[in-house]
Amino acid sequence: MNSYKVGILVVSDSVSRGRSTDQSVGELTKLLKTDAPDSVWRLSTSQVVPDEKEAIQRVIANWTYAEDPTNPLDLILTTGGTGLSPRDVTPEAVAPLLHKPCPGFTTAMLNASLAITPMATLSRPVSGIRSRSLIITLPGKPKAAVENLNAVLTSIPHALDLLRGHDSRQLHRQLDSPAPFRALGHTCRHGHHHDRSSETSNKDDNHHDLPLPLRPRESPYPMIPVQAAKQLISQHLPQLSTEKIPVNADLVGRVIAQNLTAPVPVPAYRASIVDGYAVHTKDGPGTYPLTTVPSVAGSLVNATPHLEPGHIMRISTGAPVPHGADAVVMVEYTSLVTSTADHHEETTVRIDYTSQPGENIREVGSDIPVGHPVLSSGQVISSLGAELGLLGSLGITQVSVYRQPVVGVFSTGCELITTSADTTGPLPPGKIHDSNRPALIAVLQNHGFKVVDLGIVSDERRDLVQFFQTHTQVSSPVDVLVSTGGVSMGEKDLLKSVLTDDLRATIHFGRVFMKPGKPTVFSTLETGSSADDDHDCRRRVIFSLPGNPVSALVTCHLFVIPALRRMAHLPNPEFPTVMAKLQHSITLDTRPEYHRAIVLSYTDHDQNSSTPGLTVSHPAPLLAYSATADQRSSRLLSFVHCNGLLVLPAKSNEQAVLQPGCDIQVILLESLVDAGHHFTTG
Ligand SMILES: Nc1nc2c(c(=O)[nH]1)N[C@H]1C(S)=C(S)[C@@H](COP(=O)(O)OP(=O)(O)OC[C@H]3O[C@@H](n4cnc5c(N)ncnc54)[C@H](O)[C@@H]3O)O[C@H]1N2
Ligand code: MOO
Ligand SMILES: [Mg+2]
Repeated sequence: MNSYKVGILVVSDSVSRGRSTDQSVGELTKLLKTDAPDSVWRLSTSQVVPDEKEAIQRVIANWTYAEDPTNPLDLILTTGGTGLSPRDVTPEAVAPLLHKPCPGFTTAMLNASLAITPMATLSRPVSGIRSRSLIITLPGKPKAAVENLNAVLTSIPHALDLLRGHDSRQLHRQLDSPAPFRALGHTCRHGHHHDRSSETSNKDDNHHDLPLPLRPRESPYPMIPVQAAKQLISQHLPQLSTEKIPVNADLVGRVIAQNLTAPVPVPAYRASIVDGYAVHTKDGPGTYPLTTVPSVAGSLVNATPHLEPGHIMRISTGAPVPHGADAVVMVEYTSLVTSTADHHEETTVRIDYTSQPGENIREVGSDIPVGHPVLSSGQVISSLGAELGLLGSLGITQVSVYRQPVVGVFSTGCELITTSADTTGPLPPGKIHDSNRPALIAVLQNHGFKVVDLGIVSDERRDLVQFFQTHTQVSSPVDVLVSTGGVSMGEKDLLKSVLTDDLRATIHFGRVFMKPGKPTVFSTLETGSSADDDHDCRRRVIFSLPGNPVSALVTCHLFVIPALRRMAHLPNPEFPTVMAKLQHSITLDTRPEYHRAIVLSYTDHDQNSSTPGLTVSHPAPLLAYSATADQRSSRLLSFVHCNGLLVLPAKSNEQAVLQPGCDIQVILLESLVDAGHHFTTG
């Protein structure tokens, strides 16, 4: 039997503050018989939020970007906040989240309510689909909520079946990307979809056709949590191919894409570990004549010599041990007995040491036997040299590695000028130096990525479209485009509209619930056609970061660098997080904040320590200092000398200020040692 997962969101100031108890969840689950074994309805989750738009949107965004997108909630019911009082904002919160409004449910509920009471005219329900969930807003009063749900209950299973099952491929194709953000295109061989059939439905969203006074005054993009944004990025990154490259210094930092086994043994011959004399252990200590030819590493031209019993052979470290010999005695444990008349050669030597068979001999393959695994797919070639040395010792001259993403960085904005030696002197009025592009290029290059400087593009639609078309052609080498500016609500903030309306890219998110970085946009664009071979069918990744310089840098670290590391198959794509003790109070923002900070280890802070960063012998807490009080997104001074971002929660009724001494999570962007030198506490 089909079953449907239900989530109920209670929107109520009084229930959320504990001034009253919710009854609607109980009444609705009674109607749905969610506990009955023969019922199709299962209550998966329920939550209470105050009558606040962002709180409502946060829960719904979370529920519809569930961890497992293949197993979403089928039905989301909200109760409350649909009336006319100033605090009633549920329809305003839910409507922008809907990818497909379903006014039929709304009409059916209103008709049923109006048949009971004319007061139903005061209710403002909305209904529709977001991703794979049907969302219906019910009134707050339990009785009215039950009446409304009853009015539409019989048609919901059919709607859900259509949504999830019948012709589900087509449905999912349409719903993967919300209507206003949907891409148009084709299906590549490797399954990327971008459906041209939905072309007409995108027309409504061509806001740039609207005269300016009629442009939307609210962003249609929900503010999704940072973790949901990261999940969407990971979900939509393309797989990069592999390539064979020579074994040399350029291999450092690359990720091996094959399992390598030793093609030859190391050592390839029995080699001496010491400088001394090859012996037969059975001969024991005593005085022995030397064979005339010593074994010196690298000097053997022909076959390995043979050592007769009762003889010894001088041998150097790394030289082949003669056949017959089964140990090497170090020169220190021997003494000269006789030499040639000219004193140039030893003729007899006394062995003062009892050797064990095998002593001081590296047998063939004793370091690395043939066929032994040496490097496996996913391992990184480090700068320590060990992996390069290993490959060299095995005579391996080229290896298969994952291709690294090529990143194109550009700035957008008519106010920007490129700073160079020729642009010294006062700036023309209204112009500013483009600081984002050089800063981002430096950051990305220092993380080991190949970066192409794509310059500045104006805020004009025509220029933006032409620029994107050039750099997303199948033949363009750029895998990832990173821009700054033009993503907020200004009349010249055209990036999102250019991406969807002109390029037919798919915007996976258009705002994030964070500070700084709220207007960050992540989209992908498919190029090539299904008729082309796989190589020509490429998915381009586009990060459109906010223009404010600190927002651009913070979002580059939080979103772009982990994504590039993922594409390059590098391990640990995310920056590490640590816990630290906050050293002063911080007032929380209404958005979760990534607060620029300096994190020091105990010894960095210890004025008597001459060696900052040394680990102390007892576990000491890390100390976290806000970089500056003023952390405005335009103020780069707030990021200077920082090595971490404090992960601050949004302000809530319970907590508005973090107190000194509290434990706080920090994303470490730089090593602990690098920050301390420029920072004086107090
Ligand atoms: N009505 C609203 N206005 C704004 C909102 C909002 O939600 N509603 N969000 C604010 C937030 S938060 C941010 S962040 C910014 C993002 O702005 P944009 O991405 O649209 O960027 P621009 O408008 O092009 O520029 C913003 C700011 O940054 C300077 N800038 C831009 N590019 C560079 C560069 N390459 N180098 C140095 N400085 C740059 C630009 O001159 C502006 O001062 O929007 C808020 N507004
Ligand atoms: O989100 Mo914006 O990046 O705070 O200034
Ligand atoms: Mg703007």
